[in-house]
Amino acid sequence: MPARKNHKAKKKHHQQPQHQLHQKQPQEQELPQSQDEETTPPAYRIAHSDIYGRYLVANRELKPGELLITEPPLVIGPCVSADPVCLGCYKPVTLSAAQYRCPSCAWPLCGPSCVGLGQSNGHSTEECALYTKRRPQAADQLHQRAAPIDIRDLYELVVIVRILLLRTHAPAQYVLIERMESHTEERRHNAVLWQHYEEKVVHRLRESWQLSETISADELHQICGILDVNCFEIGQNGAKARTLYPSAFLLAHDCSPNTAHTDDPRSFAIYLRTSRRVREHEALTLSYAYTLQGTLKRRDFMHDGKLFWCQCQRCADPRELGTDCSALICGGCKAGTVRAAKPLDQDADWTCDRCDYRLSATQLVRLLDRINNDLESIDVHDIPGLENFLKRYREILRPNHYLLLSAKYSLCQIYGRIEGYLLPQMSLEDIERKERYCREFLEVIDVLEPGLTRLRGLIMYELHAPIMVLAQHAIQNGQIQRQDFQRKLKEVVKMLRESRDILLLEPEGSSEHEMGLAAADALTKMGC
Ligand SMILES: C[S@@+](CC[C@H](N)C(=O)[O-])C[C@H]1O[C@@H](n2cnc3c(N)ncnc32)[C@H](O)[C@@H]1O
Repeated sequence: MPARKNHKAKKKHHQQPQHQLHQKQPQEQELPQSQDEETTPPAYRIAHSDIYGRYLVANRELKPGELLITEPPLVIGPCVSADPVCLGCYKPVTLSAAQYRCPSCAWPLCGPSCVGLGQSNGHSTEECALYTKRRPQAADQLHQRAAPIDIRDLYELVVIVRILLLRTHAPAQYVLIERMESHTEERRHNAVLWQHYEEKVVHRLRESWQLSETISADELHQICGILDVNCFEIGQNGAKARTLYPSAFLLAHDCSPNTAHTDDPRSFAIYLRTSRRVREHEALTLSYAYTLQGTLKRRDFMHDGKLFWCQCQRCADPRELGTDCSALICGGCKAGTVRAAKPLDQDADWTCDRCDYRLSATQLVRLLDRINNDLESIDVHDIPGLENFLKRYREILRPNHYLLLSAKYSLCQIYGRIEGYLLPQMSLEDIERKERYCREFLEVIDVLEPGLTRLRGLIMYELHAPIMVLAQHAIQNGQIQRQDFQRKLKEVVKMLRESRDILLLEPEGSSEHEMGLAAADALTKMGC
């Protein structure tokens, strides 16, 4: 779910707020726990509620960073995207004539020695055999002149076909997938959604690919629903894939969750840990949406894909846990703040806290889409472009608005990293700006994704450098006393320690892990 290119990032339920789930619900019934209870007391149990369906609950108080789940995917494949990827390792490929392709089925691959060739989590022999038979309908359609929508449609089919192959080749895995929630009946009532899958998946596989003997239309719709509701988007070092995991799918959603996850770049196994302290009986949660988005967008995303209206504490609070990350500056009095009057009603007006000014939800969505498109049109390395964006919208959006934070996050990452803006080349004003953006971003992330979360680790690493450089400059020029300098150094050490501890939880070989090692190295050099 990344909102920005360099970021990392649905049943009509009437759901009760998240905090009420921390106590065992009267209608809650416990399901068998799969862990070996004799050796380790299980960290969690599977529970059931009318609102969440099955979900995981802490069996005891859990410390931040406890590893709860690590398991390989039941199925993995490319994300739904028009950007072609290698079927073995999910790294980007092109559709040019020079691109290496599978000698049998002709799907583009990164090369003849791709680690995923012949592997169940890559381009398996069964998959290759099926695509070889369907070459005219499949790989032959993937050429340089192919329209993005046609490329997207073909890549969307890959995971679905892989699930079909599991029925024959790994039936036990198929059964685990088949038991996942699909929300098929609710999806059937959504004419646009149903028609989309009817055309793009059901008709295509059953008629064009002549698989009608293999699978019924209803079964295909069920698989599409299971994928929409349960899949994770993962990937490291440029790879992008979607996966279904045997138990991680059970976690309920919360817009300020208490777990964080990462994945192994080789095996694609998930590592799911508590990100903060979790109380006994508290629901274990992860965020299905990108946390750095406003309530309106997140709720729509969850409703469209996962078929429920989120009613977590963050969604129910017009100030989003005090962050005000969806707030606008009043277009009437220019002084008040415009927020959702009733955040759990998608159609309710947005009102000013000082005057009568109001915006309808439709007007607001239009405005946000326009600003978002503007942001998306700026290259993530374009520092003047991003700075201009911040200037353009600072009289419309509150400083913590998620769209401004998104631009600030990009700037935090590139100030000090790209030619012309490397730390020694930067003006003091630019270094101060990097420090300010990092602090503003961290303040919001500390609330929305507190604890051991990747974004906190990354931003704290970014923040240590400007604090250090500015402190050194200030002491050299007699602007601060030795005591103030020591205080700044202590803050640098704190940032580096926390970022090291968080980022070293990321898998070896990932860029985040490398940053964790760099933080550790910096600490050693400082004698800490
Ligand atoms: C990935 S599945 C989670 C497992 C699912 N509860 C089950 O029993 O199979 C996602 C589904 O769980 C339910 N769910 C998860 N989090 C929820 C929440 N915060 N509020 C309401 N429903 C939720 C929704 O039905 C959603 O589509």
